[in-house]
Amino acid sequence: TQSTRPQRLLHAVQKNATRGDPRSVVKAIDNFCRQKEWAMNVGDEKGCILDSVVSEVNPVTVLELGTYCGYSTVRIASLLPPRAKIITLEFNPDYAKIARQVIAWAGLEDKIQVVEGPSGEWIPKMKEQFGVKTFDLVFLDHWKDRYLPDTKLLEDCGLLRKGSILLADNVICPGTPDYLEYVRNSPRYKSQYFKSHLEYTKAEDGLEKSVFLG
Ligand SMILES: O=C(NC/C=C/[C@H]1O[C@@H](Sc2ccncc2)[C@H](O)[C@@H]1O)c1cc([N+](=O)[O-])cc(O)c1O
Ligand SMILES: [Mg+2]
Repeated sequence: TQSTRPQRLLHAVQKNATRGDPRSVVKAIDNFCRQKEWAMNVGDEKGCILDSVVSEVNPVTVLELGTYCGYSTVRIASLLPPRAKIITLEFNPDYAKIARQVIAWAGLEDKIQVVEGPSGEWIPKMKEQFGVKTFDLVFLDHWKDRYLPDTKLLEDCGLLRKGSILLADNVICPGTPDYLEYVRNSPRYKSQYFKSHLEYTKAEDGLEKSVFLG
């Protein structure tokens, strides 16, 4: 039977990356997406912006919405301090299965928890299920029409604290207009746009970094 793109991406990692070396996993995926098949990873250009925000925030608790194949999960986790953890929510079980193998190849299983199911159901359970108090950093990269409702849900569930950072992918392409309008106009956020390009292309895209003011 025909393989899927995530399966081919995983094979490229297992073929070209060194086990236990997260940066080689990131490199192998970027090479696969540039040379063989485009895939919706945050990519190397926006990935550098992601790296700088993660390094600046130095988060202990991270939430990622939208794991896909685990590219940004590995990229973030490779920069976390020793006891820090990332919880990543993925709706599609096939993607979650691939992501777990990519994460294992990078040797980052101890820092990453892949949770399967819709963010709308899991966010209200974060405190009781995972003992999370608040998130220092949230990376939004899932369905674009879920960015705003999930942000409001995070607020309502008390999962954001003064200084929590939201970092959103694709605010230009495919675009998240309602989310952008909210974080740029709400008195509860201080927002900043990092202009870049859609992964592996010349089209404009960017990341929006928003600090929750409490
Ligand atoms: O559509 C995009 N991303 C949607 C991603 C969705 C990912 O998150 C879950 S959905 C979910 C739902 C609820 N809770 C957790 C995960 C899907 O199973 C997928 O793994 C996208 C598209 C383009 N593009 O160029 O078209 C570029 C990008 O960078 C993108 O991120
Ligand atoms: Mg994206």
